[in-house]
Amino acid sequence: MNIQRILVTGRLYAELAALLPDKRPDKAFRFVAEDELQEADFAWADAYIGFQPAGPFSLAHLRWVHSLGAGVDAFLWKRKWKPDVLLTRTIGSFGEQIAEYCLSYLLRDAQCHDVYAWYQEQRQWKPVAPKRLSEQRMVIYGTGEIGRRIAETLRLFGVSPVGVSRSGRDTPPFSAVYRHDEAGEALARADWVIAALPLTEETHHLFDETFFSCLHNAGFINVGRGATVEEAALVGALENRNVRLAVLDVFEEEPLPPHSPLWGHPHVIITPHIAALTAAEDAARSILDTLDRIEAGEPLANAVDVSRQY
Ligand SMILES: O=CC(=O)O
Repeated sequence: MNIQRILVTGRLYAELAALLPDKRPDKAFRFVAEDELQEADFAWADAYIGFQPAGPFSLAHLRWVHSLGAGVDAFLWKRKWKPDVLLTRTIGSFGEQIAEYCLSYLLRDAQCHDVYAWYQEQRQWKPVAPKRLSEQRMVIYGTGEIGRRIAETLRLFGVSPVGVSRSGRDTPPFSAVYRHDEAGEALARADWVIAALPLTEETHHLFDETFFSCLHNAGFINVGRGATVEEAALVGALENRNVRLAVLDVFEEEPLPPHSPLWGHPHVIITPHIAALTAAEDAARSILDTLDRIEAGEPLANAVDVSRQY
């Protein structure tokens, strides 16, 4: 495939302007802020790099589109995609970042940080035994690169994580992998469920009332996509203690609207979609590697299967 004119936008466009042209002086680049993009930029380009499509501009005439994020729902969810436009995504340190994010909240809970912060304020000396991670049962939804990295990290702490995937195929380092419809028993025993799923037709509102009713006082972490969760069902599950604590980095509507009941809930921790951020250096490496492989006709580990939507 012949790529000559590459249009780059999104929050990293200025940093990428300092990283890409020197490495590929044979290509023409345009770096444009998203709100300054014009029809003429799209007419000029044969490739587009950004976090999402921009405004009303069509991507259907391009040869290659590269997502600066790991998730590609911004390009595919409820949108038509022309199958002959190659869609790739950034491969970077997302798994490592998300694993650290999850670990930080798992340890905060196990080591009773919030309890001790409260006792300290009260000047109270009250021992409460920390829990051991190795004694907790953890279920991870999503056995791709990110889910596996979370599982590998938890294994270092003696956890035997169970995975849930579309196929239910055994995948190291999970001690077992189930399909969603087979996961009931694992969910009933789970101390934590970690959701690391892309948004697709199949995962939209997968975490609904039926799902939450399988849990018994479990923690729930969502680092995938907000629309995999039916938020009203989660609020109900927090009320009746199917879920004792929810750690949420992603939401159906972002930014989370001020009137959302999640903001003020005493058993919800909210972060603003920061569990994994694309760094400019990671993005540049992934773009250059993908471009080299496209030109050499080599297999692409980061090509999106548009029919599966991830
Ligand atoms: O959510 C973040 C990403 O898709 O990279």
